[in-house]
Amino acid sequence: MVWSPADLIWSLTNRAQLTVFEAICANLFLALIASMGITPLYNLLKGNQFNVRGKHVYVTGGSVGLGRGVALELAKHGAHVTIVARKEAPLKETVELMKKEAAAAKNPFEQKFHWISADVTDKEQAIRALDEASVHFGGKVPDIIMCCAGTSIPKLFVEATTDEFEYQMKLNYFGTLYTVHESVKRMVETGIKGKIVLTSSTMGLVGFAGYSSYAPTKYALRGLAECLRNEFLLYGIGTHIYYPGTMFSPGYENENLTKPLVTREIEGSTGLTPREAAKGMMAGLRKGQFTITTDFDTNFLRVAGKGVTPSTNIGLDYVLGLIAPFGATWFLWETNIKVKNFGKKLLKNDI
Ligand SMILES: NC(=O)C1=CN([C@@H]2O[C@H](COP(=O)(O)OP(=O)(O)OC[C@H]3O[C@@H](n4cnc5c(N)ncnc54)[C@H](OP(=O)(O)O)[C@@H]3O)[C@@H](O)[C@H]2O)C=CC1
Ligand SMILES: CCCCCCCCCCCCCCCC(=O)[C@@H](N)CO
Repeated sequence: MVWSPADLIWSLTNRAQLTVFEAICANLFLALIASMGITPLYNLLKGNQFNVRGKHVYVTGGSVGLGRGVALELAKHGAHVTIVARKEAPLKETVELMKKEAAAAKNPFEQKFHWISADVTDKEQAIRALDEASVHFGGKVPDIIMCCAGTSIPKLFVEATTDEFEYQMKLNYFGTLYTVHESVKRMVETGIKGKIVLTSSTMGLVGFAGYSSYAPTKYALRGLAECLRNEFLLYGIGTHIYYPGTMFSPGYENENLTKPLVTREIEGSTGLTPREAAKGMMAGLRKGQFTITTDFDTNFLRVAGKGVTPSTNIGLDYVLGLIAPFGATWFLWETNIKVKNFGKKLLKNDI
């Protein structure tokens, strides 16, 4: 008797009937495979969950690196964009690039591109920048806030100063917080169902030698994003967090000046261009993902450290979750060995 999908498939092959045990296993297996289709199917039905066309998007750190990549993607897809950073020259340059991007995309309406010079670690300046951005939109707060400004000063713990710890927390965490806090207050006051996007890092999911002053700032953003995702359901505001791996940006060039050799060895040298990363980030946002990753390792770490967060793909997250502990153990061992070997070389004064 055919009583389940697995029996049906099996009966088509004209073999002997499945035993009950075989049928249970085969059906579970089929259910697992089918579950991998649930999220893609849901996303297909939902369509684009991050439509930026005609929206005003505010990008901190939008002058170079990831932020510039994001700004250009936004320009291409029909958004009005305000970018914020400190140095004027790269800001102006990015505005010109956005104009070119929009012209090439032939969007059938005029897009507004503005730049604002402000230091987001300064509360007053962060608020002033939001005010200035709103001026061109009848005083309305931007619809979408994307926080990309951040920095990393990799060093061995004992070689880093506590000022460096404080500075990175001030920029990566509080620099994000000031902007998000002020803009969400305004969204709530004016009933805007906006979106908030934070930028963490692979180092917001794993920690190893050289990143003790940086990884905690990115873990802090994870904590913030998890609370806000839940709380902002109150207002219909969406919260998302991107965990990029290495991006070959000006910031990356700069951090390599202080990066200990062992840190370089552990993190390897593969990465994406900021534009590629921005494209991947936008793709995740369109699918409505809460946690966005754009490389294999970080996706693995996302699953290994999933905690209590929404799935990116229900079935696939489950299967990857079964393998992840093995990958994590392997990485742990390999990293321990790298650090111990580095220690031996240090003792012999080889480096
Ligand atoms: N590059 C990488 O490998 C990775 C980076 N990340 C994260 O991604 C984000 C972007 O990185 P990346 O593109 O490399 O960064 P870059 O250093 O290349 O660019 C940083 C941007 O932030 C701006 N910025 C820096 N400080 C301030 C400030 N105080 N106020 C306002 N704007 C500021 C910079 O402009 P200005 O200096 O003129 O102010 C610039 O526009 C960061 O949060 C970073 O931590 C995560 C994983 C990997
Ligand atoms: C489940 C187990 C899988 C383990 C794989 C782990 C791989 C770790 C690679 C680390 C790459 C670091 C990139 C981010 C660096 C960064 O944020 C700075 N460059 C800041 O600018």
